[in-house]
Amino acid sequence: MTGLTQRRRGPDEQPRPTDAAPPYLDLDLLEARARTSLAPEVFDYYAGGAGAEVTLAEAPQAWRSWRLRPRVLRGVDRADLGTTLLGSPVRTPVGVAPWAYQGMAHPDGELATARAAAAVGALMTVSTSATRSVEEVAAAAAGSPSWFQLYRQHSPGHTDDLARRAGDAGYRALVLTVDLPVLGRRRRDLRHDFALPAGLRMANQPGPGSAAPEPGPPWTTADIGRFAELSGLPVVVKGVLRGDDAVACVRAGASAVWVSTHGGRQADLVVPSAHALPEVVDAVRGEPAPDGTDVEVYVDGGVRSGVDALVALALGARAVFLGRPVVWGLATGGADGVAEVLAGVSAELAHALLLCGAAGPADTGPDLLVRAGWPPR
Ligand SMILES: Cc1cc2nc3c(=O)[nH]c(=O)nc-3n(C[C@H](O)[C@H](O)[C@H](O)COP(=O)(O)O)c2cc1C
Ligand SMILES: CCCCCCC(=O)C(=O)O
Repeated sequence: MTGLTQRRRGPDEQPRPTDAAPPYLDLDLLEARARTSLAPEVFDYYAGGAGAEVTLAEAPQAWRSWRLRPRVLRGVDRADLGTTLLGSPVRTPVGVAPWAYQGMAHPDGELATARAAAAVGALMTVSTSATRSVEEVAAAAAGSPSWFQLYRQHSPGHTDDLARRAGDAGYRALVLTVDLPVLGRRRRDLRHDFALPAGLRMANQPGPGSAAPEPGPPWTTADIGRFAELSGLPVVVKGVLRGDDAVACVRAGASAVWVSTHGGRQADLVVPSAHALPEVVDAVRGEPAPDGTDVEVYVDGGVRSGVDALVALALGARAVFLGRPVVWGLATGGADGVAEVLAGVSAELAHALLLCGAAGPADTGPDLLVRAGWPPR
């Protein structure tokens, strides 16, 4: 126990970094602690969004624009979170979204996150912009299913090389992030003139690896099949917010699509993931993945509790991924902190499933939901 799970606060009490003791996961408190322990420019890089941060602020609210319709008298007294993601078994559908520069949050960086995800039985997605190499993080995951997220590199040859290395290192899928044709305008980073601190480098970047180089030629849907072939891995396309794009990705060879606004860090004023998800799920229904199975849809953005995760599953997501909650876990408690966040949100999800008369992720569906009426919309 790292002390990340905390006593309940009174309604008007602000989280204090010094608060202590169990028994529930308090993500606001974790964030408050991270704010005090990290350098301001590092905290702002992790916490911030693009533009006026409208998308960042709306993401958690959007999950709350749904209301649950619990089922009763269904004889359900146990919820099992186990599922498969692209055929790999996991113990929870709550996974780790790719996030960059984890060495700024903790000296063990991505290695700590990989160990924690493996311990919890959660899937981790490793960023291209990691401070540890493709192979080092795979070794830390020790065979637990992990995916590698690919960014377009300055040299197309280097991008291809990363895709091949991911396949060779034992990752189970390649995640192409497609919502970063250019970097979002992140005012906090511009204000701080943010740069990777001395002593850290992007381990998958050739050369000093301290600054992201200009990316090479833009990707098109034709690259999906090419990367699947190069890596020998199923491809997941991350950063899709429209049904037509989702269908185009699947027809070009994607096995799954990942609904995401990049944590509000790219285009601002975009539709929240919680509202884009139903359109994407509807669009890919009946579209087969390359291996003939159903296309899987994942989602991230503003998921802050097990109830948020339940809403996502009921809307058709096969898995939900966490970004900043994992950042705060790593920054405040290293591998134990990440494990407590993943286990805490998963425990909340199991509890919410039981309260709704559902025995597991596959026992959810749109019948559990109604759009909130009256003031919450
Ligand atoms: C600090 C930070 C770094 C990120 N780096 C990456 C990255 O390297 N690759 C990527 O595909 N997405 C990246 N993302 C986006 C996340 O994968 C994810 O989409 C987002 O954080 C989910 O929203 P949440 O933080 O509200 O949970 C990053 C997000 C954050 C907060
Ligand atoms: C040129 C790619 C830099 C991206 C840095 C990591 C990231 O995705 C983020 O949101 O920050």
